[in-house]
Amino acid sequence: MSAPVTGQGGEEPGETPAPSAPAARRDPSRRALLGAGGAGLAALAAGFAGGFGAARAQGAPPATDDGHVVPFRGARQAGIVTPAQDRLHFAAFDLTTSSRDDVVDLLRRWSLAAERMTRGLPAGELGPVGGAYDAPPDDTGEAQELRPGNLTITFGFGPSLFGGGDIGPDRFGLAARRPNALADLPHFPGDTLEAARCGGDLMVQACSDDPQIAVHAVRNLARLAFGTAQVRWSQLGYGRTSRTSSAQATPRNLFGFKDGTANLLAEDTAALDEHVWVAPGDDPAASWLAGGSYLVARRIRMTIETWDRSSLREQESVVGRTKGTGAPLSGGQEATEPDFTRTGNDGRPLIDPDSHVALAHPTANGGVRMLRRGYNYTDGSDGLGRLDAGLFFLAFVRDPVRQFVPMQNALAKNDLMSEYLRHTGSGVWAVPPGLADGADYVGQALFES
Ligand SMILES: C=CC1=C(C)c2cc3[nH]c(cc4nc(cc5[nH]c(cc1n2)c(C)c5CCC(=O)O)C(CCC(=O)O)=C4C)c(C)c3C=C
Ligand SMILES: [Fe+2]
Repeated sequence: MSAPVTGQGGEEPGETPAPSAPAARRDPSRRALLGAGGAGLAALAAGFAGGFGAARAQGAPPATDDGHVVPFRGARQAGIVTPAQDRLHFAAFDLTTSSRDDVVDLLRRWSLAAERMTRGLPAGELGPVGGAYDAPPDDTGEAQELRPGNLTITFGFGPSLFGGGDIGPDRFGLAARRPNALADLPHFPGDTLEAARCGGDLMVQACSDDPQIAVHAVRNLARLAFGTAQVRWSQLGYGRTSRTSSAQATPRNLFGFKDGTANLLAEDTAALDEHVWVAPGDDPAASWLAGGSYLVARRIRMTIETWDRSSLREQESVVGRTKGTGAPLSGGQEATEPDFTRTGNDGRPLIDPDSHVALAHPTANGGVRMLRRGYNYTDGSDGLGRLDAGLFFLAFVRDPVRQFVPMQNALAKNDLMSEYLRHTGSGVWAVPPGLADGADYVGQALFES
């Protein structure tokens, strides 16, 4: 965990007011600084501009370490090509309102809070201890003294937000704007999905270097949603299972294999344009999504105990790469392209055609690729003493119907790895583009253009 710098919204280190003192009397300078509405944020921004030392000198509460801040605003949402952080709190929400205005209001408040939290500020302007003594604080407080932690918060819209056709009622007048490619994923062979871990009108992916920061972010967004939306399901992840930048080392999944070797990387902008970003002409009904993407999530339980009793030969054959270096079984180094035609002394291919790598490779999928950004998860054990652990698969794609669905069908039917996997959760969300400067909330073009 990061070393404490200063509070995210509480007192400066060492400052301990009397527990019963009203907040206004405790910290007048801070309340004056924070003020109400945009003025408070502007004052804080001025504090940042003056640097960490200047902000402290003015008594400004949050000190951020800019080296650990990922900007919330930009042409794309953060948390897609951002170098994958190590911790995840993912949450899918169901809207409990039938009012379109309520949805817009929630997205406004979420966007404001998300921008603040990614800068290391409390979710609300008053912070965990700066508000009225007889009201709930506007930040829950567990991220005080923590750095921004490279927090990214990425928002998405599920098929059920739009409704229409087989998908469900058009609750918010959005059915005509639902992208063609945004529909519930089909049933795949072997799926053992739990309804309570599937779908959701809205999606929030919070990633950070620090688990407490990611959890704090989702918790505060859930608090803000009270009366408008509620968490449908959520997933914690630790240990990224992909690299999304050439500067990152390839991590390992819970099978002990390097994962993310052949992933799309932030530096390969041409490949991202081809496989990740929705282009302006992709879907005339959903021009609001241009510059965005789609996120597919699959909670995939790995039968760890069975895997751990299988031989190294079996494990490498299943994956198609070596467990040590991650090189393809056809030879070379980790970065060497697999040669699926190369045979061994017995005349059989060195990489089994039913191995995971052979079936997921672009050559077996009409050139399809995806930006994988998944996490290991361990949710304790089941009643039989087996770990409930696996991979929370997350992938950003330009078109889930053309990219994820055929690949997952092929894997579900033939992948040798399937024997060791159980898909227990699932969802797909349209991920709108990022907030331009001056824009008010994520997804504004969906509701207003
Ligand atoms: C439908 C898409 C995919 C699912 C679901 C999936 C699950 C899954 N994968 C691993 C482990 C590895 N996957 C690797 C490569 C790889 N996997 C997919 C897609 C899905 N994986 C792709 C597109 C690729 C890249 C193929 C290529 O271009 O060569 C690898 C090899 C290393 C690497 O390139 O990342 C491993 C290992 C697990 C354990 C898992 C489900 C739990
Ligand atoms: Fe894979």
